[in-house]
Amino acid sequence: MDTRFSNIADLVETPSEPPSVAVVIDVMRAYTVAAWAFAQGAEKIVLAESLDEALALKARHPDWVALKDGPPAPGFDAVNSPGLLRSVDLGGRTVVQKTTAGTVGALAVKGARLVLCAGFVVAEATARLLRTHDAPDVVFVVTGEDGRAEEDLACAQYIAGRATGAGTDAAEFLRRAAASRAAVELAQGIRQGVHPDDVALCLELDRFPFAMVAALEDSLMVLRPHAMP
Ligand SMILES: O=C(O)[C@H](CS(=O)(=O)O)OP(=O)(O)O
Ligand SMILES: [Mg+2]
Repeated sequence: MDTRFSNIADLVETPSEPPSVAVVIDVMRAYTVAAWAFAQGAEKIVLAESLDEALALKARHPDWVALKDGPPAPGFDAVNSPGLLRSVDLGGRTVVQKTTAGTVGALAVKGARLVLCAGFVVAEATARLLRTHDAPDVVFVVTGEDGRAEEDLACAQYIAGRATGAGTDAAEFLRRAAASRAAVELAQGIRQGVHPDDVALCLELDRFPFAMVAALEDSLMVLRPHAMP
């Protein structure tokens, strides 16, 4: 398996032929939040193109749960925080998620044959799905900070190592993520819509036994859990 690391800014500014397999990484916090949403019972997550689209979908489907990053906002039911979401019962619900980085990354590769969304909480399940898929080449998309986020690159490199069978030890990758700008800003309360446990929750290796697969359904990009027992 050939692995490449791509940054979201390049993908958005210079659209090219979609990769066959893309793994979109957002450790802090979109795909940690998505994994918690599934753990709390959500059936699926619609990745919205814009805040307006998220609100329009919510208006059309009042029972859907609209979630955005940043502070709480009118029309939205939740924020992009694993610490806050873990006490919400989402049994059977559809979540509509719009964030600055993570959701944008998945939408940028929606033409790929297989799109996985990941963070450390689903690292091993994601690596295992890549191994079973036997993809010849995989592009990892680093989403945070215009594709320069250290926590996302560390997670991408870790999953790539696991997927290619290298005996990768997680400790150094988690240490890099823990020292990242996002981790520091979340811990210092510089970013908004934050629970004090968010950084720790984003660094929980293999918290969940499922990968997360995004695919187009009726022109919407929909994320679903994919059990990897
Ligand atoms: O909610 C997040 O962690 C970020 C937005 S910010 O950097 O905190 O303002 O969005 P994400 O797309 O999950 O990286
Ligand atoms: Mg991020």
